[in-house]
Amino acid sequence: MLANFDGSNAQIQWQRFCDLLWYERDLGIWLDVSRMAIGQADLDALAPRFELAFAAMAALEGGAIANPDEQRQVGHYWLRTPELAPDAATTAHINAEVERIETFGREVLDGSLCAANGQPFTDVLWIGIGGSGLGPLLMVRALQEEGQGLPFHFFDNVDPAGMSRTLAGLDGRLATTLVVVVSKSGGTPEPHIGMEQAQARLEARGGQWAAQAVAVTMIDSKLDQVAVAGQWLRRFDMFDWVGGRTSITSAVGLLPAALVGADLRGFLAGAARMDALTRVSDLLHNPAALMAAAWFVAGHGQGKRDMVVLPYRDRLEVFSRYLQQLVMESLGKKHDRGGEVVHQGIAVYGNKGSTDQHAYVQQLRDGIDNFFVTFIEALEEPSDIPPIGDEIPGDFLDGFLQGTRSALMEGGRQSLSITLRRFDATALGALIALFERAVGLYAELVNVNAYDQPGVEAGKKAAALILALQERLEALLSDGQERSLQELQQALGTDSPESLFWILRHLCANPRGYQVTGDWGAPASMKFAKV
Ligand SMILES: O=P(O)(O)OC[C@H]1O[C@](O)(CO)[C@@H](O)[C@@H]1O
Repeated sequence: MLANFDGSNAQIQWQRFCDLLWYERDLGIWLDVSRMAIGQADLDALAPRFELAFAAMAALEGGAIANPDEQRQVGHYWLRTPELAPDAATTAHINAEVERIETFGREVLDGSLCAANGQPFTDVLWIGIGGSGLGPLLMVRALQEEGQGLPFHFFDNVDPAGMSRTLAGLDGRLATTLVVVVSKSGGTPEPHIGMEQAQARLEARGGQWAAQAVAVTMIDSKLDQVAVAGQWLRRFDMFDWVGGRTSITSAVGLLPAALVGADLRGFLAGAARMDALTRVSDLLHNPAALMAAAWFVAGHGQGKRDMVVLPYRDRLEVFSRYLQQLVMESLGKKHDRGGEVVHQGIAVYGNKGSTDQHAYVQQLRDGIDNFFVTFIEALEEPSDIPPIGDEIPGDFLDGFLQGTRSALMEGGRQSLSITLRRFDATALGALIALFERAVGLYAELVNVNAYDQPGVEAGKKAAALILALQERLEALLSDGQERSLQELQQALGTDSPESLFWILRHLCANPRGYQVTGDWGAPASMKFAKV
């Protein structure tokens, strides 16, 4: 019988620690959910839901249409255990892609595959957004060793100032930069616009686009067609049944791993091992189920507590951003699968544990109690950071983690902890697989589709309407006549002048040939004309 969470009773908490501790020797991972408010009654109450959740995950892995809104299978688990794929052709295809990625990475790094000017590749410009950008960023930040592999640069949105800075940094090396354009759908505007900018600048600097460009996308997508027609250097498949936020064990994460010389096979093996461990249909012996149950109880099954991710390892600084997409895009849903309005989700934030202690941990300890912390630590330390006197940095880091963990409990705050014996590619694969499965199980508990993203589609459609409105506005003003916002609104038939004001404020801040009179603080006083 599990005792209830009681932050004021050290003995009870120690007993809970022992009762709930999950440990796996081969991976060297511990999970401790004893400081989450989960009790025996919760475990009993959740047991039937978990039976259904385990069955649903088994069906998903077996090839069911687990994303009914898009009529898609959900197969990211097959990527690390290809023999699980529903048919032999898919298994062979996954295996072949991994080998192609490995070979390509090796050839680029050893110089047997060069840029068109005969020089070895010097840099990678990675163009992708959402899962097509965050996963690669995590891989590179987490796994690249100093001086190993190629330096990576990212276009992960269409900020012209960001693109300008990145291209300026690459300037003299653009002819030896490998450009990887990543979009599962192949139709997302951001990577498309980034690609156009990269191609134009690269060609202006003497590069040869086709010999330097790589596409990662679904076969026959718009991007794939461009890559085929343009005879790009390589194309890698981003399978139909892999979602953006769970694509890190596809080419999306494996290609960066190969290009920074990381242990791609170890990464896949870590994920595969964790998949096996989280397939166990026994709540107390399944770490993903323990996490999902703890999240559920903490947030009353309604996401009422945020997940604060505190990794005590700089290499995991991007992990909370990665989890933001994985958790929030998967769980943040208006409707459940029965069509009821539920407004589900769990908010995620965090940076680096020890650093955040001197930023917002103050509020966690003493302020509003609307969160639970996820501590992540790695025990092994590099050998080139010696003790100075009697001060060993790793001991301080451990002390700071334990100190924050204790201080939170004293304040009645909840936390869970993941301890890695060592941080490496295998551990990263395992960590990602752990969260993927926990999110999948949690989605089953709260009955939402974790694999669609209708809210994002709504934003995309609204953005397209604004761009179309800008086109009509510019066409109207092209006659040189001066007009107020009200006149523009009437002519264009919009329900308010607000969007027009935003568009014009942007246009007038740049040399686009617009003339403005009046006061920007009093929109009704303003008149606009194209000169
Ligand atoms: O890889 P794509 O198709 O360009 O999509 C990028 C991202 O956009 C989304 O579809 C919606 O934000 C994400 O799920 C995805 O990771």
